[in-house]
Amino acid sequence: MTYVIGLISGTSVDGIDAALVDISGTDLDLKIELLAGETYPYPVELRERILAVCAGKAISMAELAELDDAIALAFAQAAQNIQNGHKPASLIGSHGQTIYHRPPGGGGEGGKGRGGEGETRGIDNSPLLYGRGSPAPLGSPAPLGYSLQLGRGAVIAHLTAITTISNFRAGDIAAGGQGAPLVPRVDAYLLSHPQEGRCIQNIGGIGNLAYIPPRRDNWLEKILGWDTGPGNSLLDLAVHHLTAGAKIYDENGNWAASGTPCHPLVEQWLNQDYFHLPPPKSTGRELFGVAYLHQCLKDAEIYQLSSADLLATLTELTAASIVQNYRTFLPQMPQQVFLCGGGSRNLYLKHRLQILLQSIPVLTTDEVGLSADFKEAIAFAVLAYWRNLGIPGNLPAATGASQEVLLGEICLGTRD
Ligand SMILES: Nc1ncnc2c1ncn2[C@@H]1O[C@H](COP(=O)(O)OP(=O)(O)OP(=O)(O)O)[C@@H](O)[C@H]1O
Ligand SMILES: CC(=O)N[C@H]1[C@@H]2OC[C@@H](O2)[C@@H](O)[C@@H]1O[C@H](C)C(=O)O
Repeated sequence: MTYVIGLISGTSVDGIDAALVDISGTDLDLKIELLAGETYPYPVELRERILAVCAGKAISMAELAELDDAIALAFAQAAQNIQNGHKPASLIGSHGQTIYHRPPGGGGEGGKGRGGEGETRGIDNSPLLYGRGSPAPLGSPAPLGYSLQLGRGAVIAHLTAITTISNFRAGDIAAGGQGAPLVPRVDAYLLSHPQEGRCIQNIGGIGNLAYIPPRRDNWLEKILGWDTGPGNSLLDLAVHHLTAGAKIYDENGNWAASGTPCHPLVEQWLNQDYFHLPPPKSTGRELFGVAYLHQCLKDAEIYQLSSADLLATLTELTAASIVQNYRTFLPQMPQQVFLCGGGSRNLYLKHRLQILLQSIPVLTTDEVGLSADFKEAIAFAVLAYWRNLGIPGNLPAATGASQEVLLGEICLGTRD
C-alpha cells in the first residue's frame, strides 16, 4: 500500500486536478483507492497567461521561466492541500501543464497549421484545410514529436519534500511515440472486463480513448488508444466568445440542448484531415483551438445559426467525431462505452453520443467505481508508482513508440 498524489491540469486549463490515492499491486492485481480528489482552479490571471501561450502568443524566455515557476508553485500547493487530514503521501506524479504539443512526423497531425496568434510559420493558416503536410525530404528521418509541460518536478519535490516524478511524455517521444495518450495502460489494468470489449472515452479539452478488448487470450496486445479530436475545447471557446467571456462552458450542455445541430456543417467538418488520420495520433489546442473555432464560425455564417444552434452543431461535431473514429479505426465496436473527464457531465453531449452509438450503452466510469472527474489525476499517480518500481508506463500500440519505456524523471524529495 503506497500513498501517491497524482496532479494534472489538462487542455481545458480549468485548474489542477489532484488525487490522493492508495495504490497496491502492479498490473492485473493493480488496485487503487481514491482517498481525496479536488480541483484547485488556477488564479484567473495565471489561467489567462497559460491560455494565451497555448493560443500561440510569443513570450520571452524570462516570461516562460516565470510561468514555469508560477505553475510549479500552484502544483506544489495543490499537493500540500490534498493531503489535509490524511497520512502524508510518499510519492507525487505530476503531469504539469501542457503548453505545446507537436506530434511526431512533421506532418501536422494536430500540432501544426492552426495559425494561432503569434504563429509565424510560413504555412497554410487554415486549420480546416491543413492536414498531412508535405513529406519530409528523401533520406531525412521523420522528426520526433515534442511536448512541453510546465511546472518543474524539482521545484515541487523541494517545496513538498516528497519525491516527485514529472515530464512523463518525453521518454515515449524519444522512442518515436506521440507522447500521448498515456492513460490507456492504466485504464487497461483498472477497467478491463473478462467478457466485454470496452471503450474508455475521456472528454477533456481534447478527447481520447482506450479500447480494451475482453480480458482473454492475448487481450493486452489488442488494446488501442488515441486522441479522437476535440472534446470540450471548441465548445468552451464558443461559449466564451458568445458571452464575451462571462461564461466559460456550457453547463450540462443546456444551451446546446436548446438548439438544433446543423448536420451539413457537421458533415463538412468531419472531412477534416485529423479525423481521417489513422492512429496512433494525438492532438491539442494547437489544432483544435482559437483559430479552429474562428474557421468554424466563418463556415457557419452562411447558415445564419443562432447561438444555441451553433453550440448544438459544435457539440455534434465532438460526438460525431468520436463515433466516426470508432467506426473507422476500431477492429470492432465495443460492447460498452464509459465516459470520463468534464465532458461526461455534459448531458446533451452524452445524449448525442448515446443516439449515435445506438444500442451500445454509454455510461460513465463512476458507474464502475472509478471517478470520472479524477481518473486522469489517478492515472498520473499510478504512472509515478510504476516509474518508481521500474515498470514501463506507455503502451506502444497507443502512442506509436518503438518500445515500452519508463516514463518520467525522478526528483528526490529532499530539502536542504
Ligand atoms: N457540468 C458540466 N457541464 C458541461 N461541461 C462540463 C461540466 N463540468 C465540466 N465540463 C467541461 O469539462 C471541461 C473540463 O474537463 P477536464 O477537466 O476533464 O479537461 P482537461 O483535463 O483539462 O482536458 P484534457 O483531458 O484534454 O487534458 C470544462 O472546461 C467544461 O467544458
Ligand atoms: C499533450 C497532452 O497534454 N495531451 C493530453 C490532452 O488531453 C487529452 C488528450 O490530449 C490526451 O491524449 C493527453 O492527456 C491524457 C492525460 C493522456 O496522456 O492520456
